Amino acid sequence: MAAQASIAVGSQVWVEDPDEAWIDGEVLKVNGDTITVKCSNEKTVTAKASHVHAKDPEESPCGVDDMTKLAYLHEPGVLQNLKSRYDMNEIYTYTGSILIAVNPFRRLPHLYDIQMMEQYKGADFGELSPHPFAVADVAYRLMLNEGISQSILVSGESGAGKTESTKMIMRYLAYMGGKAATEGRTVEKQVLQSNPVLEAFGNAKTVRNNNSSRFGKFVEIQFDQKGRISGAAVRTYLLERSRVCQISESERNYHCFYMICAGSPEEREKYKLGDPSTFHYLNQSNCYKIDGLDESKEYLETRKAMDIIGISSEEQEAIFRIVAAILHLGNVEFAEGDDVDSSKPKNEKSMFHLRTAAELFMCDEKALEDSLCKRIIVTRDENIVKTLDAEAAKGSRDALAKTVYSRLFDW
Ligand SMILES: Nc1ncnc2c1ncn2[C@@H]1O[C@H](COP(=O)(O)OP(=O)(O)OP(=O)(O)O)[C@@H](O)[C@H]1O
Repeated sequence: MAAQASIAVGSQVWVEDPDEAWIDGEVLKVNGDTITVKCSNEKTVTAKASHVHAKDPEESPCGVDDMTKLAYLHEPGVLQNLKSRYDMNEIYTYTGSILIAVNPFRRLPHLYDIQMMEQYKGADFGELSPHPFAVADVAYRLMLNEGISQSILVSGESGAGKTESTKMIMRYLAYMGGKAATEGRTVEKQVLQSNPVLEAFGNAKTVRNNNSSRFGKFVEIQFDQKGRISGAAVRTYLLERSRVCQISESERNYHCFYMICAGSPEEREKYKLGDPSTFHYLNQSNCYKIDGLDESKEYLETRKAMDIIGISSEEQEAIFRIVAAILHLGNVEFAEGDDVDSSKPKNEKSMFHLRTAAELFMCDEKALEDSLCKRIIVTRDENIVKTLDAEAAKGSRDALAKTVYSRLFDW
């Protein structure tokens, strides 16, 4: 890292600003530990010397493609460089071998097409503009040349673009490790099609991101000696279970719930589904639609992706039956039962949803009701059945929904 330059009267500096984060200016006065700066917005501020950073007077307005080339590698310098590049539609910047991506929040298809992949194929790192394909290419070549497994870590806050960047990296690796069209492209297709399936069940709209992954994942792609994809495994971690039963304002539950409500009329009939607003697990936030997203199309795409990754139609049927069952389960409400501290389904409507959930789970209706309204305490000598009040039964219902959904996701 370049050394911090000494700051004297007349120096160009960056100083903290409540609106802009950092603003540039010229030093008017240095008084021991305090520095007075005339900012470019005409304001004069006095700040502690430790909060004032030197600005490179010769910095290029276009920024640099690798931050290690910056004269001063401090926060305002890094942010200014990223901003200058972003203003020129350059969303990627290196810091040595690390790639920094700034979310463009708009589609940039020309950045990721086949011609682009061809350009990065075998190009020296740093020779071309910073790009996830370059990072993927280095990893691919190192794996081939050194015979050692390679890892690419993608991190960032929610909405930063991790999922999109990961998809680009996977696309490049699938392209490089793909077989000739005549040999069939099953494995690489399966690798890529795992994304829409995982997103349908593990992604949801949040305040920050319409397609937020609510789980962590480790994607492993295996290659043979010739660098061809031979297999893949996706491990998922820590799905946000609470979302199944509870959603905050402006957020949604997992996409698959809305997809199934937008299925064909026959399917909706089969699963006894209606509008998402009629389900407790979906209607807590008053947010049902995502701009530009056609749920029925997404549903068909997900089914297609499931076909490609080898989930049979019977298995798909079972998966969506469970998704629908969870929606019905959430609509079962409880009232005080006949005994003290006991409960029962509240009314005919709750009975209908309980019955439908049991049919879809393919279990006995009474057994399902008992599992919600009673608790079995196992002691050394006997099993004691304890009835639950309406509030506790509601808790059991939500716990069951969360457990079933997370087991389904892990499957
Ligand atoms: N390179 C990109 N090109 C175009 N749009 C992008 C790009 N990266 C991100 N986006 C947009 O930003 C949205 C959020 O990105 P993404 O889902 O990848 O974030 P994330 O870091 O994975 O967030 P989370 O942690 O919430 O899952 C995407 O749905 C997409 O609309």
